[in-house]
Amino acid sequence: MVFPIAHIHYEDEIDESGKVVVPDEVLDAIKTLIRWTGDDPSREGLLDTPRRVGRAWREYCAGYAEDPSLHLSRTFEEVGGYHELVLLKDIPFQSHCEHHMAPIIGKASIAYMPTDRVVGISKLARVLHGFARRLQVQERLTAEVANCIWDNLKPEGVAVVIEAQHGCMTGRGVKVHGVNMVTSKLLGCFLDDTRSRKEVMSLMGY
Ligand SMILES: Nc1nc2c(ncn2[C@@H]2O[C@H](COP(=O)(O)OP(=O)(O)OP(=O)(O)O)[C@@H](O)[C@H]2O)c(=O)[nH]1
Ligand SMILES: [Zn+2]
Repeated sequence: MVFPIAHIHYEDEIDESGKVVVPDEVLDAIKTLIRWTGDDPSREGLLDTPRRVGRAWREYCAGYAEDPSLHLSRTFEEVGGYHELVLLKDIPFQSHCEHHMAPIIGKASIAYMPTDRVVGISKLARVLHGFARRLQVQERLTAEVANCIWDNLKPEGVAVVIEAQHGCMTGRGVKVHGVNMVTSKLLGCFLDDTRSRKEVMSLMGY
């Protein structure tokens, strides 16, 4: 399978059970990491772990194999004269931070003010997941989702607010629990017009 994507090109081999074949160099790297943590990669319980971890990371980072803007290519013009904002609220997502490769778990609210066409609402969540399934910082994730909608739907406004907890702050390092990082990216009318901004923020619950 060849994935044409923005950043890299890679090819996965698929085994007879339909699973991705994890290359030897990846298996070796994960074995080395297990050894470095203090365990023995040759003990029975860990024998298949490098393969599972390799496949898991293929899934966590599946966003590199897609161009999220393609989800926005199909639009509908029949909206019965609806020209108000559309909001998809509290979409759960998982990502991984690019500094520690630790999980980022949170929710995103994505709104846009359509001009003459709307997109299937599930596509906003697909765009979010396409960018989230990469190594990220929350600020860039927020901006990438907003810019993608802005560039492809050419709406009057876009607002993206992301609230997430970072595993690298809870499970290690400073070890503070229950802290949410909140980021927002506002474009067009949500940036320029106070009334629109207040409306979207209030509908999002902020
Ligand atoms: N701005 C921002 N910072 C992040 C994000 N994810 C993780 N970080 C932070 O990235 C920083 C990396 O700091 P470094 O000093 O290079 O790494 P470190 O020694 O592991 O830092 P500590 O986490 O403080 O132990 C940490 O402060 C993390 O909390 C993110 O999405 N956005
Ligand atoms: Zn981190």
